[in-house]
Amino acid sequence: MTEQIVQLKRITKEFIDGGQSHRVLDDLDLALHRGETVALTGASGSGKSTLLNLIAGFEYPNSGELFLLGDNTTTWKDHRWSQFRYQQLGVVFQQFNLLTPLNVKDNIAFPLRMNRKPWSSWCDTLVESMGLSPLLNRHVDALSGGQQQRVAIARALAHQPALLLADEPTGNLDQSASLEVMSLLKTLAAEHQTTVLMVTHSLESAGFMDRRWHLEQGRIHE
Ligand SMILES: Nc1ncnc2c1ncn2[C@@H]1O[C@H](COP(=O)(O)OP(=O)(O)OP(=O)(O)O)[C@@H](O)[C@H]1O
Repeated sequence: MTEQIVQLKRITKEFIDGGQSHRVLDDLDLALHRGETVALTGASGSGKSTLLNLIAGFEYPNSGELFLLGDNTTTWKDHRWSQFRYQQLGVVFQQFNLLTPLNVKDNIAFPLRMNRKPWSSWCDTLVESMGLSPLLNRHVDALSGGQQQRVAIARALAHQPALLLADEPTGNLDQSASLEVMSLLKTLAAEHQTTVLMVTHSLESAGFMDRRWHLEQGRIHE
């Protein structure tokens, strides 16, 4: 059995809305192993982003336990979460969240700086395969949506994280660009045995992942 990168044990997440409690994740059990790639689908509001946010430590569960790389996060304090995010996690957000005062190269190098790692030949490979070589010195706010998305993916993978969480990473791309990005993402993740959990509404994008999870009424159906 390969190493478990993410494990949720009986996780429940509720939000209070208008004075009423609203259960988004209901006694959820799941596991993601090293190198596994999973597409997460589900209706709008089913809790896909909430699940990603919990795994990234941006939200906390009401009950249950979350293990990351075998470690129970229940006892983690802020600095341990930061350490996990800088060292082991790559995130691609729906809105890219690029650092707009910086150019493409500095955006991609950002997670390296946080880890005090130098620019590596892996970064050259990422830049090359994402077609970003001619854009390295450009400011990210001058790029098209598709170009920004490719920068966001390269940045998320630059420090070779164990886990990549991606929320609709091809949502802003046209079909051919999105298939190209998915294919690259799959190849790059496979090269480093990166575990990928990717939210998508596209069946074509989901087809690039090893497994498909559907979130409905707080539970995962495979
Ligand atoms: N901070 C919050 N406070 C209150 N309710 C919230 C909060 N975050 C999410 N919710 C609610 O939890 C439910 C799940 O939201 P979530 O964003 O996880 O869904 P989603 O599946 O990612 O949706 P979409 O596909 O539209 O992005 C929704 O009903 C949402 O209103």
